Amino acid sequence: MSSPCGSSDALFGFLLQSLKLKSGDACDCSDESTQLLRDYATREFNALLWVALIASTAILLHMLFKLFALWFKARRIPGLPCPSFYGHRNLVTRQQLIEILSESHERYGPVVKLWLGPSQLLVSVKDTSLIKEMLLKAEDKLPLTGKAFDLAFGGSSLFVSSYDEKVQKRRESLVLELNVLARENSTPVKVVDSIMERINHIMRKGSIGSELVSQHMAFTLLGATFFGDTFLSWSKASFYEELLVMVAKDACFWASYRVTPLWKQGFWRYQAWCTKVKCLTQDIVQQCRRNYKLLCHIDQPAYGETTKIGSETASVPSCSGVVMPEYFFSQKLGSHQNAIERPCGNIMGVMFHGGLAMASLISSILVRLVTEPKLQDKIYSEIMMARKMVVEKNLSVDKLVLLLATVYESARLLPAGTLLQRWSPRDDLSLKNGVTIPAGAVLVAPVQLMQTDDSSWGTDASEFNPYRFLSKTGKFSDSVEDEPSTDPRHNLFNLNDPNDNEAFLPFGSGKRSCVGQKFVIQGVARLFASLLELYEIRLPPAETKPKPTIKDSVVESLPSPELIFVKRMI
Ligand code: HEM
Repeated sequence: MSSPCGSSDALFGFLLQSLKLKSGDACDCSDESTQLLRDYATREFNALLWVALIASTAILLHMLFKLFALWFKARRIPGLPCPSFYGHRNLVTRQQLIEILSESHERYGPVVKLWLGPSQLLVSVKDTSLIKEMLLKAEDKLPLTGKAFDLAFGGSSLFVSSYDEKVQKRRESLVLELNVLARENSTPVKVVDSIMERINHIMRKGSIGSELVSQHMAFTLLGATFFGDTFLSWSKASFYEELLVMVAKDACFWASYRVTPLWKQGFWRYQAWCTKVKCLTQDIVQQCRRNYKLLCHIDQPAYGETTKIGSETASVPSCSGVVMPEYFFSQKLGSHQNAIERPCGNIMGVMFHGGLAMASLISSILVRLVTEPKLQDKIYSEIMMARKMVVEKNLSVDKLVLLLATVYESARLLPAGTLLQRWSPRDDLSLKNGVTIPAGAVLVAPVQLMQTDDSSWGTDASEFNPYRFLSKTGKFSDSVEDEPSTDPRHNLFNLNDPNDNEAFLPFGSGKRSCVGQKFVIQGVARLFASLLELYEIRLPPAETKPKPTIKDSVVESLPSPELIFVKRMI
């Protein structure tokens, strides 16, 4: 008979038996001990099976309960009927999704649902005040976004999926830094020189693709801002840019696997690129730190002033190249276990997202300028007018209202970032119109639909018209599209704040909105001011080259149109 405390008895019996066996003193009780041991093992195994069974049943029941809750709560949200049990999962492109959402909103109102699978509910909101409310209440981004950054760069406290106090602090500090950079009046003349050097090199063959130019302009502007002149003279800058673009193309694909596909060769190739990006980022950061130390040994003037290095006068790379890497390395912004990896994660994340998003905006502006040469001429005269009023090399873009309005309008009709996405994993989300969105649903705001909506932008919503961001000063002009005045003191237009229109959402909204908005607008406008002052951008005369295609007023990025840069005679 086994006692309640049979386990220790059995173990003791087993030890005793093995001792006896060893000493050659085997006896009849060995059968009994073996039986005891077998009983013990069977009971333990059964107990383990029971525990596993109960646990998995509980998990399954919980999942089933959540699924029923999702189905039950989603019943009240209107939406197109599902074509099958799997819903609309066969949607291949984002454009198809946008088309279905557009149709749904037209039929069912501002909040609609779409089943992307039996357990994948997507809820789209198309109403400015409801979107603001949704973006404010739902703080988490989709897990896929965080996973893509995590897989590529190994941890960034800015682009994580779940929002917490640490993310908030990081964002606030970055906003402060970027606003300082945006206010700084440093015209990126050196950046333009560096960009043009590369463009001229490629243009020796003729023209150059707008996609390549925009990508190069964006990464050079961003790199020079963060790493200063060190980036401009960095021999690996082009390689870095190419690698980041390669990583970007595959990032979402690899992140979409539920289980990281370690068995796939392609995944390891992708990881090798990511490792190279990491090494290169560490390389540029270290070079910056070395330069920073060099500058620290010299009397440190205020940012942007000039200082003496030996007998030569050098420009302190303003905030660029000094503050940003140090900001990311700063310990006071969060306690890092690994002081090297995580900060580099943030630098890579910002270079990755900022570079690609900016490239898309720049490409869109370039295409507008070449397809509307009159607009380019007007911006050029505006720049020349402002130039008359300043003697310094650096031109303030605040007075270049038509240029800034062109940047806003290009951002409004940006092809990228057509959906803002959020997720509320734990709590249901109640909107003020009475609709409750169940926890676990994917929440989206169809930005492209919002930004081309007649009710917010007027009847010409789908047309490219930078003047919608300008209001007449009244005295000097009757028509909004009058030529800019040749008298530099006369300013025909005032620039409106694009955020006055709640449907202006290229940079998102709420707690997870883009922290780079001001910096991007100022930086890109400054870059174009410097570029257009020196060059005219045209389409090549040859008919064979691909022309930019504009569908529903949104620039189609493919095929990338070819451009030529013609030096102006000054
Ligand atoms: C044309 C250029 C850019 C565009 C169109 C853009 C757009 C966006 C959008 C749509 C979001 C998501 C907002 C939301 O979900 O509500 C975002 C997030 C973000 N952007 Fe940008 N962005 C640009 C450039 C930049 C730059 C240059 C930086 C930094 C230097 C930057 C930093 C960020 C950060 C840190 C976030 C993540 C915020 C978070 O998840 O909490 N962006 N951006």
